[in-house]
Amino acid sequence: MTGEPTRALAQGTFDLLHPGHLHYLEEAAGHGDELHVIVSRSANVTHKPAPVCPDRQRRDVVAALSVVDEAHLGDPEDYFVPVREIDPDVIVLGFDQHHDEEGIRAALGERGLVADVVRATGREPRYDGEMLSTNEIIRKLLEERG
Ligand SMILES: Cc1cc2nc3c(=O)[nH]c(=O)nc-3n(C[C@H](O)[C@H](O)[C@H](O)COP(=O)(O)O)c2cc1C
Ligand SMILES: Nc1ncnc2c1ncn2[C@@H]1O[C@H](COP(=O)(O)OP(=O)(O)OP(=O)(O)O)[C@@H](O)[C@H]1O
Repeated sequence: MTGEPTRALAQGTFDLLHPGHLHYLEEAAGHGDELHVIVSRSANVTHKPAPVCPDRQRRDVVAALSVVDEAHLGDPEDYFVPVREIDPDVIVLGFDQHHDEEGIRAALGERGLVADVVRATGREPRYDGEMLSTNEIIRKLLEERG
């Protein structure tokens, strides 16, 4: 008898996709049978410049990746609303995301949610000039086309 498929959850801004995003999503997918992704609302991206692409566009592009089973736009206010709906077995944090594992575990526990929390690895450039950050792409764009 086979059980329910396990769900891994990734999350992030995903503005102007690059191979660092693909590395993260592929690694996150390895933690479960299905990969769900929460795409952050622009209004909640406060720790860096707001994304260039609109919320819906960022969600649609992530949803089209073959490694992704479902992409969900985040809740405008309560990060745990989509987490409760998706009901992941494991939450995979990006290598440089400011969220800390212990804080998320505590927040899950307070809400009666059960999920492992793990941290993904980072990807270094594999060839000269490979761009692995949205900010870097935008900086180059402004330098060369601005
Ligand atoms: C478990 C979890 C759930 C999240 N849920 C939401 C959400 O519902 N809405 C949202 O706007 N951002 C949500 N976020 C935050 C973003 O997806 C993202 O982590 C944040 O905007 C920082 O973006 P960056 O790490 O891509 O720079 C969540 C983050 C985590 C760790
Ligand atoms: N080079 C990379 N290697 C591994 N994971 C990455 C890499 N770049 C981004 N990610 C992961 O992808 C997810 C979404 O990242 P985000 O959209 O913030 O991209 P970013 O390119 O790092 O943005 P910015 O350059 O504006 O900080 C995060 O979990 C992040 O850790």
